[in-house]
Amino acid sequence: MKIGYLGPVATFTDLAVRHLFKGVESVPYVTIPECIDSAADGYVDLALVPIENALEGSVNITLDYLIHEVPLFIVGEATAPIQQHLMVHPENLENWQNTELILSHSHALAQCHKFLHRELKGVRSERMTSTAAAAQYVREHPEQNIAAIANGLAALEYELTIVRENIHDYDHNHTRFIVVSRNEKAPLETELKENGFKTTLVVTLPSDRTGALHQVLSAFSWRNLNLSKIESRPTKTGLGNYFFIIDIEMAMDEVLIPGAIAELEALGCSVKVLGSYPSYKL
Ligand SMILES: O=C(O)C(=O)C[C@]1(C(=O)O)C=C[C@@H](O)C=C1
Repeated sequence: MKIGYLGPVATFTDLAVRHLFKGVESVPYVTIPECIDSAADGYVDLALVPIENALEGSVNITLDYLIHEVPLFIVGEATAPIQQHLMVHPENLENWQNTELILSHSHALAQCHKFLHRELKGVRSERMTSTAAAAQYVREHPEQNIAAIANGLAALEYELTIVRENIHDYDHNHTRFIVVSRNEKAPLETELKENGFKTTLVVTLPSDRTGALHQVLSAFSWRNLNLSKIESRPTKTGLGNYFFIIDIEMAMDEVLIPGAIAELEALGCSVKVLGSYPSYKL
């Protein structure tokens, strides 16, 4: 089995692949869309991508790409703790406090916003395609006094020195990753024990109908279906037009979820099931 991930080696996404799947062939991609495309085109069987961070919220590119661009299903999710460290090239260790530029993934920079404001005020930051790509760049440019924000594995892999540990602004920094596949029922082949199940729906409301969202939510509530997330994203067809992405804390069954979907459709909503899948804690 081959699994695509946001590379290069030692991103948080790579760490999630290593914890979830032991001994699979993993293939790094430079961007999240490239990674998702590789699963859609069948170059890899599965792709693992970040979808939500506890401090920074949704990874919109993942949501949008899944909704608008590719016919893939979510076949699993995994939540991992995220620890961000500031690291520099060993040649710049003495002078790191005068660092001129901080590189990282946009979500990682946002997770360390308070630290950067407090300790490195005025220092420019620049987004890279991933935290590990930032670490790799710092390794390849010892002549520049720059730093990366990345994880401990990236420091080892790219032989950088950590100058500040755990610089994320809040302790409970977690990221949720999803595994996507062309096959709705693709097995995950993990040794981990699942920690519950979820079903994700994409719901489009009928336009201009009073109380439509209230009616949608009541279809879940009177059936006692617990929702763990509801998020809106633009349909990209005009201002004010949104999809709702709804996570139900339950696997697809034969009665309750199909009943809720039928009720939503009777209200004039269109509903797409993005997946029904096991959840893991890493
Ligand atoms: O850059 C990485 O290391 C990633 O795996 C991406 C990503 C993200 O997109 O949120 C994953 C986990 C962390 O929240 C920071 C960055």
